Amino acid sequence: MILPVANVLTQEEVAVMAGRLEAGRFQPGTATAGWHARLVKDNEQLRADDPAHADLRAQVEAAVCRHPVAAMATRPKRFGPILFSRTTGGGQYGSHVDDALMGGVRTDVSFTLFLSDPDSYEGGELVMETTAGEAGFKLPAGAGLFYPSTTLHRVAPVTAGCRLVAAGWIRSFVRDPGERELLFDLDTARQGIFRRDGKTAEFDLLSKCLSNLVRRWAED
Ligand SMILES: O=C(O)CCC(=O)C(=O)O
Ligand SMILES: [Fe+2]
Repeated sequence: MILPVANVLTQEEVAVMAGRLEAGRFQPGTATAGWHARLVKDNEQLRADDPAHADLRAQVEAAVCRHPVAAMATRPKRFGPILFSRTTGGGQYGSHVDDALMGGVRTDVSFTLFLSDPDSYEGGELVMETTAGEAGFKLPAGAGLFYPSTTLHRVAPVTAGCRLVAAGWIRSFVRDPGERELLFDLDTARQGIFRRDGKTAEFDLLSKCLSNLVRRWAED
């Protein structure tokens, strides 16, 4: 499931983050890419030892966990690295797959939180390369794209302006993307039934199925 989610960060949070990134110290993005991704990575990242980094990281993690749709789609157990990337002047990130382990954390879900107004830069789509074809995403500031870390993807060249994002990785309680999607669909349907009819016997049965599937599939 490749899932765009609106308003993971509030506009206020985006503005504060962008301000802190503007004052931050950046380094070439090649420092944090695996050996093959490094060949195609042309952007910059906030240095992990920048005073703002720990705070910004905590804010991103909290935002993903508190957002009902993002949390339901990803079921975070632990976060891997969170990178704050800046791409300008034709920079891009060519086709790659993310490392399976990052900072000792298995990567099940990759995500990008968009921090720049899409009208403020040209290009810079995050392109998913699937067997069904390609899909490019350039989401409003504050929105996130969540996708299985098993997916080939790239960032198109930024031909004008500046693209700021937070890119992160999640180890999920549910490793398999198909199982995560099934739980997401079931929970979405269950909540719809609750909103329409209240806590009916059907709602209780769907809740039982959901809980028991999580028990089957979750690694705690
Ligand atoms: O900048 C993005 O949207 C994605 C970055 C990415 O693919 C990565 O850091 O591995
Ligand atoms: Fe990536």
